[in-house]
Amino acid sequence: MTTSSLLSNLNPQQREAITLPHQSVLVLAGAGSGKTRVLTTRIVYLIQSGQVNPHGILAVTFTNKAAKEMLTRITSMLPINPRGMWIGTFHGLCHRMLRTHYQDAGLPQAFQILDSADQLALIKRILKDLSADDKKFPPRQVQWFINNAKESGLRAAYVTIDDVFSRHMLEFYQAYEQQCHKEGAVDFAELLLRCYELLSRNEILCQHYRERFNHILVDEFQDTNPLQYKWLKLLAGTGAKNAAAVFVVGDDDQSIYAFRGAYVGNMKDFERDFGITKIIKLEQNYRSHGNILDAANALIENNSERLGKNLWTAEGRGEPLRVFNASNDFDEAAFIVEEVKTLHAEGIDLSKMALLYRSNAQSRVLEHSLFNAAIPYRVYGGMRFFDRQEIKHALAYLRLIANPDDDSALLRVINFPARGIGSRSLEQLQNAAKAQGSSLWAAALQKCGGETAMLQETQRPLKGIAKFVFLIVTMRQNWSTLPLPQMVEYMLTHSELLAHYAKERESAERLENLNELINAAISFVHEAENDALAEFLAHASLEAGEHQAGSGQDALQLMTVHAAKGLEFHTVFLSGLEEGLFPHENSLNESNGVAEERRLMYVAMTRARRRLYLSFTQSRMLHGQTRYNIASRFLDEIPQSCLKWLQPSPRSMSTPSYYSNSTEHTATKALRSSSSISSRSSSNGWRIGQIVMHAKFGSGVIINCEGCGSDARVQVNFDRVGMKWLLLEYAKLTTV
Ligand SMILES: Nc1ncnc2c1ncn2[C@@H]1O[C@H](COP(=O)(O)OP(=O)(O)OP(=O)(O)O)[C@@H](O)[C@H]1O
Ligand SMILES: [Mg+2]
Repeated sequence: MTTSSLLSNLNPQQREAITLPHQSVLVLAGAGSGKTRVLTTRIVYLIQSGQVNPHGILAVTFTNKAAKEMLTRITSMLPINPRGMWIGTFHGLCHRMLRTHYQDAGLPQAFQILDSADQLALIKRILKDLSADDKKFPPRQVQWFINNAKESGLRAAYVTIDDVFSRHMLEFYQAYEQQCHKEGAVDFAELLLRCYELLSRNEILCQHYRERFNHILVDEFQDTNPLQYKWLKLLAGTGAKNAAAVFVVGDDDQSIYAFRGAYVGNMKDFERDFGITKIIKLEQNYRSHGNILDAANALIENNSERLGKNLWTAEGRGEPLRVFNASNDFDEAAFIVEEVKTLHAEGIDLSKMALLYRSNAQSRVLEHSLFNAAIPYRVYGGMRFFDRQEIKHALAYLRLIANPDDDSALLRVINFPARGIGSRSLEQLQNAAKAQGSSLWAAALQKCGGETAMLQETQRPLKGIAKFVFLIVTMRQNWSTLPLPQMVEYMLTHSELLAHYAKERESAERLENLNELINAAISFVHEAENDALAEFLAHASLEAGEHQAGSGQDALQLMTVHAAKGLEFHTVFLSGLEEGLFPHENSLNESNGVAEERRLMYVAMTRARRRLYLSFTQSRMLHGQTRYNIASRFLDEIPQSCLKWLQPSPRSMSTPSYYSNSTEHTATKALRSSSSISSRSSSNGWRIGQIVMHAKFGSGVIINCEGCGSDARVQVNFDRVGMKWLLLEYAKLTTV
């Protein structure tokens, strides 16, 4: 691709940003103005014009998915090998650096990444070891304390305490640090902190990377936290002769991670610290039609303390935003299902439509309705593939193969599948490890007479811990000879995980997932550069739910608003626009809480290119309770001229009053999800919606009535056995 074709179709401000000489720059611009596109194009431009070779680029994206997309776009424009380029998330890039310099960073070669669930499990174990009361010191709070300290760059030794409570917290933090050190485990915050320390303490290494990364580019800069910012500053070498040119793009109106420590003030700091003389503003939005943009602009104007931007579109006004007032969450879901079906029939791919929600808990009802309507969908950021129980078990075996000193992994699978190791033997093992200050693995190995003895063990049948030790020793031995996919397969068989799940009832999905792990390994080996197993394990911890079985299928996209950042869709359904849900009730008591929710709303609305639906419900079942809602204040902040209020459909008007009962019958709930509800139909005195009891099938809800006299039939959705048609004459139903 020539430079002129690279720059054609871009507006003058975009072109200017892309072609600026070697200097640090801030591009401050609203949603959909082409920030990400400009950043990607600048990388191509710099390489193509010979100003830097691919090795000299470091680019930070917010998700792994974004990194992949960026790489794909770059390699489609330039014939280069993407492996030499450092494009990834802060975590991913720090991990790569630590892998390369593990010794300098004081880590074992096979260090493992703890994702946040692993971290929480480890904290729970530590609290138990220290006999701490987990009511007084909830593990999640301890986790927050530790991560917060790390994200502020503070090791336990430097944390200042001012009360008894934090003294305890600090004690847990210390114990946690020691345990991580012993196991060779690194949590997410540690990746950054450790990498920052590595560079700040090792002048030569730091110089090396400064020389190398001549251009650093950061997307979604508004959401970086102080430690990430310090890391960037250190790596760029502000003020140094060989300082990198740092190109950051961001939008203060889309800062949505303050709760996780992101600090939008970084933008001001950046101007000061990097001596920014030029701020480029992009004002043309290429994503959304006029009504969507006007609505989003009007909404965000309700926030004060904005840096201020204009955003316009050359596109027409397009359609108005459609607002749907549902009587309850099931009606909302039924409405969305109908609209998705219609749009799909009109030729819009499901994958071009997104269903967004503020809180993960909302997805259950939506999923239920989509499932019933047989609409393929994919949930992002929900239960990650790598977080499923069976996958966690399999990964624990792989982790032990890479590093048997990983106590967390060992505890997870030492007796899974069951091999007769009781809690007493486990306790003894833990005591032995404690006494000799070693890992559990070292203690187990010692108990069995060491590795060599184990390998010679071929005769007698082994039991309990010896059986486990033998398994891991042999798997470790075979690991060096097998490629990753075969090794995963070997592990699944020899650990007896496959056999175990094959025996379990209703485990088809688990077995499918385990097989999918082999597929994941196959597709992964193509990406791995060095140690495939280590990189695969890191990938499993770091990826954010992008690996899904059957991900090639066209499917509706479901995700939280947070997860939708940076993405765009033809149509967006934004559900649950209710006070307390969006804005979230937790935000109402915090200073600037509503402002952050409003930015989140702005992000959500600006994902839509052509069509945007906004829906809210009068009542909603959430966390086991029915809530009675009023519409979100954000709806009032959008000019009426942008909106089209859809009349609630007749079916949602017919909602019987017993729906508001919070101790709702489960079958009633199932009924609510069926869109064919009408309380008018009746047969021989029975009516739809009525809860009934059948001698054999138990309780259920009538969802259909037909015929009369001796022909009268009803369809009942039973709690236990599902749908059944019954002739009333014989069914002998009773009311509940
Ligand atoms: N000059 C242009 N001509 C045509 N389309 C463009 C132009 N610039 C950007 N676009 C398109 O506009 C859309 C939005 O661009 P992009 O995603 O880069 O915006 P962004 O500023 O990063 O948005 P966000 O703030 O949501 O991350 C993309 O589809 C992009 O390809
Ligand atoms: Mg972007």
